[in-house]
Amino acid sequence: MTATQPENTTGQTETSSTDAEVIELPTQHQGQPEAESEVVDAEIVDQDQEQEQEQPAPSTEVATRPKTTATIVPTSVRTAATRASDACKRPDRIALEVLRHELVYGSVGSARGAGAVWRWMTAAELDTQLAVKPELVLTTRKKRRNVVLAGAGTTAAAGTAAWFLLSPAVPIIAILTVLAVAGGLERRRAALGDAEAGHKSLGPSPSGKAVKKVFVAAKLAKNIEDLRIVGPVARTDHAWECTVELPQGTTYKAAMKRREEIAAAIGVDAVQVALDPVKGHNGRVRLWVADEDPMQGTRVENPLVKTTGKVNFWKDKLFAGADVRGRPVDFSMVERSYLIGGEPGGGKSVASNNVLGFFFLDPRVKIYLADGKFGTDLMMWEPMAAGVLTDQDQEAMLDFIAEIRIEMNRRYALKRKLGVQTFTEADANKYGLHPIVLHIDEIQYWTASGETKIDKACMSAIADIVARGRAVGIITGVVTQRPAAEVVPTRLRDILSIRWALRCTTPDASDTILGKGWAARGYSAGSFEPDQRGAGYVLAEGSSPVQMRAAFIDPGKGEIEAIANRAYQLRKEAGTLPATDDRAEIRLLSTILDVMEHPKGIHTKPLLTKLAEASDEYAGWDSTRLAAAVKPYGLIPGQVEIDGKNLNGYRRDRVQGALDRA
Ligand SMILES: Nc1ncnc2c1ncn2[C@@H]1O[C@H](COP(=O)(O)OP(=O)(O)OP(=O)(O)O)[C@@H](O)[C@H]1O
Repeated sequence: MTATQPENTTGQTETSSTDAEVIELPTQHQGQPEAESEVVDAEIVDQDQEQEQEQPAPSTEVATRPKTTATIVPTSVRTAATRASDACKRPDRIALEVLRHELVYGSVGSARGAGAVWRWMTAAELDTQLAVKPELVLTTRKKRRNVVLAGAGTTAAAGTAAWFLLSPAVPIIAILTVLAVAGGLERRRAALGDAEAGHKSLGPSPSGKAVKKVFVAAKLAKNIEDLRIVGPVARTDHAWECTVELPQGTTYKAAMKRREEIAAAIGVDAVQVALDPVKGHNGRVRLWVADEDPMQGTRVENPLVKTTGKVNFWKDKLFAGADVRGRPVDFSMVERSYLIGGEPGGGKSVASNNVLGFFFLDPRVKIYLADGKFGTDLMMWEPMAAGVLTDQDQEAMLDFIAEIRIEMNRRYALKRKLGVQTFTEADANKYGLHPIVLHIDEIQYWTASGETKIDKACMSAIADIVARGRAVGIITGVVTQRPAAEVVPTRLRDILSIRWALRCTTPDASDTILGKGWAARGYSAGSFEPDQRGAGYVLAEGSSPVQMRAAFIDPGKGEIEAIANRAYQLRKEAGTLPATDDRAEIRLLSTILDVMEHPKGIHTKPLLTKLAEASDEYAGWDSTRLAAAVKPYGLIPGQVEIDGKNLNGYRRDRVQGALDRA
């Protein structure tokens, strides 16, 4: 035994035994410096207990290991050695234990192994496919049977040969070894028991009975006899599916509400489970269960990345992503409006880029952009936009919308004159009524700033454009990271026809986007996990939201830039780039900002040199010519102090202001 040797109160240490297990005893140090105590691999001992046993009074005597035998041996090794030495004293027990292991655990383990081989040989996992793919199942069974028979034959022949040619001990030892290994595995399985097995998943190819049990566990039926599996449980790509007839009077909607419970009973995540109605029978449900989480893994690619050429707004569908089964989720944008919402990082910018890429690639579509963050998210698209709201004054939104409203009213007048209900592509081409898109990111900047009066005014103006614009080719899209009633009130949400809810923090937030009641019916973007980026529900065409993953146009791979460049080229060829881009004054003011290296501004003399270098357009310009060119935009040169020199020049903020005004 080992010891800890605290110095006793008198400073003396006595050795009592060479082999006693020693516990650290309480000492009173009375101010003396503590002697260095050595712990040699001490076992954990319940100090209180030991003290109780050593009643009446704690002794200050401690046992120490003689220095000559102070070998450090790990506790585990010593425990094993002690057990082994104890066991050796009872060989009868060892024999009994070995016998029990071989006979009981070995036989059970071997039987379990044989069962597994049998199931493999008979291709049990393909049983449900027998009705649909009999040839595949029978061929697989035949192949596997041959493999098993060949293996068994070879083993038997080898065993017999060894028995006669070598010694009977060889096959006997082999059999005992197999039993020993099988027994070991079985013991382990028994020891772990349910703790490891847990509530097992149904696996990739469950039986009809197992599926029925799921519905009972999810409280959609009392007994499995109340349910019917219509057709086989079949495997499709990376999933299994089947049609379940619910107990009489139970509807598809009731099953949908219990999707989470169904997933739990199957032993998978809710996102892996899709329930679809069956046309013509409201009491049946098509159950689809993915092997893996379809909201993760390889991204969904937007075809716009690979295709060349332009989009036709009137004929093409906007590709938003893929549903859990990998089927495209796309919809026409004719006479539509959209709302994209979700918590930060949920994938709103990614979703918006799918939408904007689609619009910009039709060179006829005019797009107005407003970003409540006034950040860089929309920068790629801005040079092609018909209007970009840069003025951070909230009221500027009203002017921004007013411009579109004028056009809306003109279109309504034209519509009356022409006597048409809706404009077609032909009308649009003939009368110049090409689609107009107003895309407002972070709408809460204008609708929920807290300035009630202006918030209300912006909300009314936006709602008016959404409601009346639809019929005259004006599409409004709003995006928010704060899906709350004050940001997107019901009256606005209800008239936005496409609602795209990305991951939200709560079912209520999800309902703010999709509409009241959807979360309770099992459609909640609040159920997504943070690592399921781009996962969401889209309510567009059809009566129920579709769970899907947004396509990802990867900015890291330059894909957004490539699409934006293509759109720019298309617009250039079509002559639909915004006039601003080609206006001389815009070019000039932008070039001044480009060549301005100092954050404060630039002196006139170096500016003239740099302008001439930047473009032939400005070659030979002098200060008077430059001043005259920028004067109409309120830009007047003045004294600017740069690096200690106070000379005539242009201040950066003033040039920027002039550019905004221009
Ligand atoms: N559909 C998707 N597929 C794959 N990854 C995605 C998808 N959507 C988003 N992501 C990943 O999540 C990141 C955040 O997405 P995104 O910037 O669109 O979120 P956000 O909601 O706009 O956030 P914020 O409100 O902070 O701007 C992306 O950079 C991307 O890595």
